[in-house]
Amino acid sequence: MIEAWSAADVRAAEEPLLAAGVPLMERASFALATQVLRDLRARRRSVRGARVALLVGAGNNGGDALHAGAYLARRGVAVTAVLVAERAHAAGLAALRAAGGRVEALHEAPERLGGVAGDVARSDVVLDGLLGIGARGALRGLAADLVRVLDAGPRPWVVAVDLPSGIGVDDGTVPGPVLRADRTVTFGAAKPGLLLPPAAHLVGELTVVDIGLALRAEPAVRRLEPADVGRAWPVPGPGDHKYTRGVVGVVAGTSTYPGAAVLAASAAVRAGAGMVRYVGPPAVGQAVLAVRPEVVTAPGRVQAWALGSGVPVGFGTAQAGRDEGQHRRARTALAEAAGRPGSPVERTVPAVVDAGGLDLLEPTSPPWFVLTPHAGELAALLRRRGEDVEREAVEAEPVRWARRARELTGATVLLKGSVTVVAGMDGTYAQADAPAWLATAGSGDVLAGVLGAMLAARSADVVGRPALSAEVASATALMHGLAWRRAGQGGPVAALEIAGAVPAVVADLLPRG
Ligand SMILES: NC(=O)C1=CN([C@@H]2O[C@H](COP(=O)(O)OP(=O)(O)OC[C@H]3O[C@@H](n4cnc5c(N)ncnc54)[C@H](OP(=O)(O)O)[C@@H]3O)[C@@H](O)[C@H]2O)[C@@H](O)CC1
Ligand SMILES: [K+]
Repeated sequence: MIEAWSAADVRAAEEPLLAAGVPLMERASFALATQVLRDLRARRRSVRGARVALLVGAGNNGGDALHAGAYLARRGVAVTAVLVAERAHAAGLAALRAAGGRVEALHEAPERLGGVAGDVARSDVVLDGLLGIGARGALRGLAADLVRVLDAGPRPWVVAVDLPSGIGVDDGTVPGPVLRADRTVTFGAAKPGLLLPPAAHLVGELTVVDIGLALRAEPAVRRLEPADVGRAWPVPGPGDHKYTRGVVGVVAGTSTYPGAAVLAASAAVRAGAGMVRYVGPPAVGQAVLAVRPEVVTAPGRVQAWALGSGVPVGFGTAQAGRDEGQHRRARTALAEAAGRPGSPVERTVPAVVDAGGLDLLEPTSPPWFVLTPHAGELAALLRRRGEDVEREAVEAEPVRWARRARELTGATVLLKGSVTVVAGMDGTYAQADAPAWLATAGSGDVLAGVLGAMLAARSADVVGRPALSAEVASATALMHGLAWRRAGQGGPVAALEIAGAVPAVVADLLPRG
């Protein structure tokens, strides 16, 4: 798992060490230089004579870049520091000069911007040390101009120092120009903005360097890695049977959209549900059975619901494909799963609420409901609860709006995207496992089915400890991305094939022995 702490938490952890004279910047810059040497070796035969440009802002982030540059210069690298602010880290600057590095004071001759940017672009590696955790708002002034010019030209290999300069450190926003990095070397701990969209797309490969910080606060954002999913995946024991492994009730599809039912039910079967019950129009049930004869269409108890995929609701106008019967079934399932008065207590179970199901929610839901909107659906759900927000605003600040939807609905919110954000009761997860290829029709139905199976297997745990919903949802997002990778080998994949790849991915991930 990668855990990220806010800028304030990182500073609080640094303080006592700095007061005790622990050389944090030396540790950080040495690790940075070592990584740059590795990158140089991988990209050209010899380190000697390689060209490295440092983009240096006014603060300690620039200090890290300058100290790393001094180290590289002593290894025979031709290092040029480009200063964009009146101030620059004095000790770092002295160290670079002493090591034979060159200094280009761009702030003293801003008219040279074009020429300097051209030189920077021809470097083997560029270190972005313009801004770190001291960033406030969008990159300003000459730093912003330089990044704009570099962005428009040919791209050198960019290593971001601590973080790509100008991203929202704690919220992952991109308020202005940011130089996209091929690698980010971050110090002490990851920062939330490195994991959260849209900034996460500018980070490249993330390397977290341990500089000895003891972070005591809860992480602000977490990202699960494949090994975490392997440990969390429900594995049946000798005493298990189909009911203890979890029955998933699928309320999906209509006669206009039968495919969603086939996909969600197939995914639940392939993810290892003890049993899958399909609840819906008989003709759609037949379509499901034709693909997955394991599915049962008789009514009965379930340990989790996956509902809403391919069940259009819509407001105001007569929506094509409306099916009042499916609405009623989904509403009944939602009421029972939430434990509404009058429902049998044993029917209080987790639920995945997808697509049209989002329109059928009561004003508040329990945290063991996982809503799975994409940005447009989340905006619509928020608007129905009084927020003035469009899809574009959700895309610009996904974590803010996912958290807001969690507050307003009470449910766990999984906001789908190429980085999926999960806002849960005890924290936020960000999974970057879904390539753009995954944004195909039906891919979300598969996610709902897999998540239904996961929640059914851990039904009592999730209702008893609802904070678990977010972790289970994140593990499912990761699994979904891995299944795509497996099925598509890097190319396009049909949604049903993603479901088909789940068993092999699970087998790979389970701990051996
Ligand atoms: N503490 C340590 O020992 C360690 C720290 N470490 C390193 O230090 C980094 C944090 O350093 P930092 O606190 O000096 O802040 P940093 O991000 O470099 O810049 C602040 C400067 O930028 C300016 N500025 C602000 N916003 C701006 C904008 N939008 N556009 C343009 N300028 C803007 C701001 O100016 P002001 O707004 O105050 O006028 C101020 O001058 C951290 O990320 C890590 O790399 C590691 O070495 C580990 C040990
Ligand atoms: K930086």
